[in-house]
Amino acid sequence: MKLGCIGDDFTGSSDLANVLAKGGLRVTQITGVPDGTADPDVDAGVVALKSRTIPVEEAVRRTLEAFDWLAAQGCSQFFFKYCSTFDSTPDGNIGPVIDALMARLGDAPCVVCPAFPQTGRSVYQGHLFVGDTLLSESGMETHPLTPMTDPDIRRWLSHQTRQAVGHVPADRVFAGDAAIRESLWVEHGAGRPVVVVDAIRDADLLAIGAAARDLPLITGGSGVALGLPANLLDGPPRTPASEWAGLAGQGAVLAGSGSRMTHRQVQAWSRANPALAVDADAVMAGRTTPGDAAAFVLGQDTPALVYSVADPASVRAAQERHGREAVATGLEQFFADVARQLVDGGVRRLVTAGGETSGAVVEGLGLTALEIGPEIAPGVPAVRAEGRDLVLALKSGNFGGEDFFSEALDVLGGTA
Ligand SMILES: Nc1ncnc2c1ncn2[C@@H]1O[C@H](COP(=O)(O)OP(=O)(O)O)[C@@H](O)[C@H]1O
Ligand SMILES: O=C(O)[C@@H](O)C(=O)COP(=O)(O)O
Repeated sequence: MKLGCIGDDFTGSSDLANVLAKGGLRVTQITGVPDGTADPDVDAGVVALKSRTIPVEEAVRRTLEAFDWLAAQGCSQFFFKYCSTFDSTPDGNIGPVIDALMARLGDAPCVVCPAFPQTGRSVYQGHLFVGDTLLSESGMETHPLTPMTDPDIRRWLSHQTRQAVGHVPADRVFAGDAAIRESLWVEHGAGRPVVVVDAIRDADLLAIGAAARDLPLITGGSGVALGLPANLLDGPPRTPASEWAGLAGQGAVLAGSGSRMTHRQVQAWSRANPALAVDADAVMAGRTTPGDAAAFVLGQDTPALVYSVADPASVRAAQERHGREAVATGLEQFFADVARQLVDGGVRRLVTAGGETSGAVVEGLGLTALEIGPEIAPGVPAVRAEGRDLVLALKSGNFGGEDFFSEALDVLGGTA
């Protein structure tokens, strides 16, 4: 294994694995830190953690465990994958994890680049944009767990890291990989080793990838991984999608994301398909049980949706009543239990929306490794659970078009 990747959530990890696989690498996505050794033919291992919103010390500990395992598999370059909307709080977990990884990897600049132009995320003058709006006006400012209220990534990251934050501005990025490499080392030499790099187009990301060829640590969204396969390939690229056959069988969608796009996907789906809205208070009080939701889905002739998405005001109200963490964990546990009952009841195609929600479902189902299939939408591949009769799409809250749920079920079924 050459490239060792650590993802801070499960949708993000499959997003990264998708980019690397499309670039021709042989990739495996692993849930948590495994015990055994990796298949020697794999070029890149993506260890998916659910570490985005857990306490800082715990996130650092789990990340270093993943790092040690990847290093033991022979990796010489490492990638830390976080959200393209830089989901974090003023305490972490991005900065502390970067500090801990840099301490293991020696003295070199570390790239910080959440840009993912194919999904509208760009970094300009150190500020993160979603489409034509600043991050802090994109809807992310009301995220249930990581409200992003400052679009200046340099300033936000400065709250989190012990190190000084540098910047490579767009004009240097446009000048190409040699200029980027030089600027990264200038920032490092000036005592600012954690370097936010501007990027607005895929061409910029390819140049950053080339500039980072010899760096031990690159961090960002999946976009900045676009340029990495070219550095690593020493044979013909692999074509993963051609091996995809899909699975027939009942389909279901579980949506625990509060993101704007998921909200639109839920509305689009509900116009013509069965859907059950679950209320956070009812779940917390045990008035709505996982068994109720599973019975609803299994009782339909066509795929059905269960969702907890509510407007920001009712999410806030539920958090005030129960506590932010308690309601998040309660709903995540609920979706994990529903997923288990659905799979036991014969569901073979499962779409999950939301990073934390998807993590809870994958962990709840005890899936240990995921094989990456074709891309359904930018950032979302179809995946197959190794050793199980189950295919999934783990969708980031904000990814996909309005009809994503139906499109995903078609790809999972091999009928798209
Ligand atoms: N109605 C609700 N009230 C409060 N919290 C909610 C509600 N619905 C979902 N949540 C929680 O909000 C979080 C959404 O995060 P996540 O699943 O990562 O979605 P996204 O990908 O949009 O960030 C989860 O922890 C989920 O349990
Ligand atoms: O980079 C991204 O935006 C995604 O890969 C990602 O990390 C998704 O996180 P959620 O929005 O929490 O699903």
